[in-house]
Amino acid sequence: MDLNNKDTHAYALLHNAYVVNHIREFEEPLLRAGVPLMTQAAAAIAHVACGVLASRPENRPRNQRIVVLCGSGNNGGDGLYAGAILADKGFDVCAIAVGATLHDGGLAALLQAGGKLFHLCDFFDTPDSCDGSIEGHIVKSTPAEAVELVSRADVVLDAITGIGAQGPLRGVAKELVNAINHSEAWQSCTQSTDRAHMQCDCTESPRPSVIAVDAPSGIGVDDGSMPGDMLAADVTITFGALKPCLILPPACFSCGRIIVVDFDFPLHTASPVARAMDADIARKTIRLPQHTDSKYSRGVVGLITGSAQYPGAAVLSAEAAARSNVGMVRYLGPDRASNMVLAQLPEAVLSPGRVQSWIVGSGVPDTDDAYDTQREHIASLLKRYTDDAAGTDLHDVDTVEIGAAGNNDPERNDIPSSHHGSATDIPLCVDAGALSLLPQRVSGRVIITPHSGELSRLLKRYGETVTAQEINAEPYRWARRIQQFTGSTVLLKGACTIVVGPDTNGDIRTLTVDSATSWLATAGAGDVLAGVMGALLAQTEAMTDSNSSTPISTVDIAASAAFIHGNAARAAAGMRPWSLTEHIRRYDKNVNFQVTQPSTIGQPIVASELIGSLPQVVEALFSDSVS
Ligand SMILES: NC(=O)C1=CN([C@@H]2O[C@H](COP(=O)(O)OP(=O)(O)OC[C@H]3O[C@@H](n4cnc5c(N)ncnc54)[C@H](O)[C@@H]3O)[C@@H](O)[C@H]2O)[C@@H](O)CC1
Ligand SMILES: [K+]
Repeated sequence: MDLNNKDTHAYALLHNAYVVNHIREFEEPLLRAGVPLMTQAAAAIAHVACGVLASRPENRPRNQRIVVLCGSGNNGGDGLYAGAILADKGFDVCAIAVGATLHDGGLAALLQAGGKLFHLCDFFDTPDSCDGSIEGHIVKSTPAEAVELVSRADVVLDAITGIGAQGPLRGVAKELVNAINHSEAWQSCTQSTDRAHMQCDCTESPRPSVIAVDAPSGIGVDDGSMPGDMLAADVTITFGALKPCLILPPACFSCGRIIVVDFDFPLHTASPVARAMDADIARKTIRLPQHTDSKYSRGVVGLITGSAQYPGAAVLSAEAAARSNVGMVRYLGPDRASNMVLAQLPEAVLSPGRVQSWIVGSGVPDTDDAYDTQREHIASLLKRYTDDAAGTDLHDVDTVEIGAAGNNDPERNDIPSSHHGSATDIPLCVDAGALSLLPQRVSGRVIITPHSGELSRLLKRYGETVTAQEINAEPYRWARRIQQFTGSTVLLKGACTIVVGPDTNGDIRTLTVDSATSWLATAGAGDVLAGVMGALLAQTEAMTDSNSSTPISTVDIAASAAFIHGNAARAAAGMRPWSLTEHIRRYDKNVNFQVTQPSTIGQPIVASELIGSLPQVVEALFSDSVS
């Protein structure tokens, strides 16, 4: 689909996240030209705040309390002007200043509209413009009083820091946010972030609703880290463009629903640092069967998964691949695992032959402590994927090193001719136990799928000592680092999965996939993901063979597998499909930040149940019923 400029901008607005330096470059010419961005921002915040207030169960129009937490910069200015608009509408508005100064114009507007200011700083500097008419409207307060004010509010605007944040919150801001998080009102609903992440309606929370202005204060705006205290938001209203923290884990879990105010920034002039995955990308990786098809032309997946120790992984990966729209699955493994695969999936072919994708390692031990034939086969295959092995003939790999029985499939030559090339032409996914066999440098056609524990072990081989917890705190940083070390396409698993690798031009592209549900944290889920990955790799290869469609990057294919996997889990758990447009919206006068159809919270699942949902997710992608 060719997008015109307007569509490209609208797409970028909801998907692409830009670092602070780019945001500053975007806004600078507009500010120079006198465009009143702060006024526009404030009007949007006030409008969204009214919507949030109206959606709260104890709806008491015109009596509702709004507290604005204000820092000294322009983020605080946005909050103060929004507070002024709300006070003008008759709401009970007060601001709490965490610094020694405030945005002059914003404070004057708030006080003029009848709002009050409480400040926590002994040497608060009252602006000259506010002297005189404001007797009793500027009050020195204590942190305990401020927490009390916040707890009794209906809506809190978090306008402490935005894109000017430097490191973790400090001083009074840190103290106040910490005290709010430990207050009774917040402690009584500690699960609300998890519920919101499940796209379950959480507006019934007894604590005040939190609207973050531009970004929740205290998070790493450019890298999605959470270096210290911060206030989790129910809604984040952001200006001009998405900031990386809004889509990168772990910060993205504390942003709530996201509303983007369009300032007509020239987004096409800069490269986003990360993009939010959606169904449109996944849809491109699914190949519609054609009347000329044979089982070979629809894609053949080769699996070296499962082991004597973990035979179940063979079944899960093989069945997931077979259910994700391919013509055939070849399974290579020890007798017990092979028998189990055949019992569950009589369609599986156990003889070696040509394939269009390889999945290796799921359910394979990760050390050579005990001899394991799977590790030996995988090591032979992976040798062909080192940078200096390009040009190795695939035929050798199939028949000599992998297949015990030789290549005796009479129909194997039906595989399209492009796959009679070198071994490295065939995309390969290295999962679980095979990660310890990964060559030092590979091509971007090799996907690696570690979770944080596996990544910690892999990084050690490249001289980086970092724990799984440290990786979970900064997953984007470490996913990029291992991508740079290995040259591969990296899929770092998590509640929000990060995929980093070269695009079809060789430029590094990052996608974040947020479709998973926390119910997915269950044994065997990774084996199912590997199977889906194999199926997508094989069918996109088949697509490239059968028509001249634009090549799809390995990054997009890997992210699509995670997207489909997440939605299959949601379906299995009884939840409705994940939808980007529900999570991230463009601001307009009619913006509705509420869930249109509240989802159920879902139910526990086991990994094998995902497999049954895969065909329906594929069907939904074909029929455009997910977005
Ligand atoms: N991007 C845009 O086009 C627009 C930006 N606007 C607003 O302006 C904001 C940026 O304003 P600024 O550049 O003034 O920066 P901020 O207001 O985001 O942050 C600067 C203030 O925060 C304090 N601060 C920084 N790090 C801190 C920490 N770790 N702990 C405690 N205090 C800390 C600084 O001392 C300073 O007072 C945006 O986030 C947005 O809200 C809007 O007015 C509209 C237009
Ligand atoms: K903020």
